[in-house]
Amino acid sequence: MTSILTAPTESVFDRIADALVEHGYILLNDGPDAGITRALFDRTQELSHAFRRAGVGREQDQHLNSQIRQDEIHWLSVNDATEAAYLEWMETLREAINRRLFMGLFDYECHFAHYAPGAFYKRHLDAFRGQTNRVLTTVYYLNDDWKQEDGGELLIYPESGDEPIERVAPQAGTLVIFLSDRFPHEVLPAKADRYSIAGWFRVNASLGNQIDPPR
Ligand SMILES: O=C(O)CCC(=O)C(=O)O
Ligand SMILES: [Fe+2]
Repeated sequence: MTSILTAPTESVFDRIADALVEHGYILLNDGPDAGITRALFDRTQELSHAFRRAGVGREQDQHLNSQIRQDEIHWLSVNDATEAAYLEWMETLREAINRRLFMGLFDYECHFAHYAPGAFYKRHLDAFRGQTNRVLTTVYYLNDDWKQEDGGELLIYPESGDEPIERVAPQAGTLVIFLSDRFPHEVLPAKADRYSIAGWFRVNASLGNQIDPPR
């Protein structure tokens, strides 16, 4: 069945796939529509008491963690209609990328993140080559009136080198997608409360009866 929505949506997926092949990343602002972005922001306000300080990998040392990242997070689930709508968009993207690039993306997980004023996430990689099943990172921003003086940019670095290749303002509707093991990145401290959804498409790395990703 063709609908008036099919063409533009498919062309977004084409653009994403082409950019991943050519550059390994893409920034866009015509992903999930504005209505869902607003509803997702409202959801962060409803959930504010459910956010918890994020950890770094398997690191349990809270002091060490807070020198690296200071955001607090809440995982999305299909139990809420707004969160389900975002997960549904990502599921469509997962299938579209697998069809175009045969990446074997197996599932997707994502969390809301709140960076209070002053909070940061130091330069890091989301995955290390061959050591993780996170292969493709997405970051989606939810603040609809972000100002330049609020700071809080995402800096994306090349595989080697200290000069950022992108400085992304966390403005509502901006979606960033990049190969998780290729691009070091960091979140600069902001002056305002900064809300985003960070997510990862994963491959199935199960071996024998050890289930990975864990359920
Ligand atoms: O919020 C952002 O801009 C990036 C967050 C991030 O790098 C992460 O959660 O791994
Ligand atoms: Fe990251």
